[in-house]
Amino acid sequence: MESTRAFGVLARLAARRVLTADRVAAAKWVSGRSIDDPARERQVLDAVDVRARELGIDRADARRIIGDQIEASKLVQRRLHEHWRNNPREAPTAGPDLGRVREEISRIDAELLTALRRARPVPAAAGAAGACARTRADVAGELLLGDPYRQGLRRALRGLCGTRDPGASPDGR
Ligand SMILES: O=C(O)C(=O)C[C@]1(C(=O)O)C=C[C@@H](O)C=C1
Repeated sequence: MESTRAFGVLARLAARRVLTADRVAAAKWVSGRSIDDPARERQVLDAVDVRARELGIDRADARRIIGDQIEASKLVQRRLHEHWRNNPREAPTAGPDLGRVREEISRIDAELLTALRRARPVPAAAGAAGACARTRADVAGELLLGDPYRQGLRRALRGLCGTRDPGASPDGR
């Protein structure tokens, strides 16, 4: 697969995962659960280990890439909670079932790792910052991503792009 196209597949999956963050944030807002859930993160990363072994891809790479997705989700969730704290009338009053959203996240993670195997060695190839930024902008445009999802996507693709974006703050803004 041509490398830019393969990177596009990865970027679209990352965007789909970022877009689940509003439902996760709503479920947590309504239930009062904290955004950080280390036990769930361990579960997600354990599943990554299993899947990486099955696919024959590097476990550390896989963990790093999915770790980026987790950080991106938290970035978006924090932004949404901050917005809802400042604008209580816009805050959700009913949240979706977190378990269902997690099932969707797990499916996307599995797809991401499969795409990662197909795309290799794309992360390095696409690491050319310009190509990465173009694909990211294309995907954000296609999916009509506004803030904070755009920042989330940027954070999600940090490792895949093989760069730290110049000018990005530590949390990916
Ligand atoms: O499942 C959750 O509770 C989420 O918030 C999602 C997620 C993830 O991206 O997988 C992100 C943050 C949590 O610490 C655990 C997992």
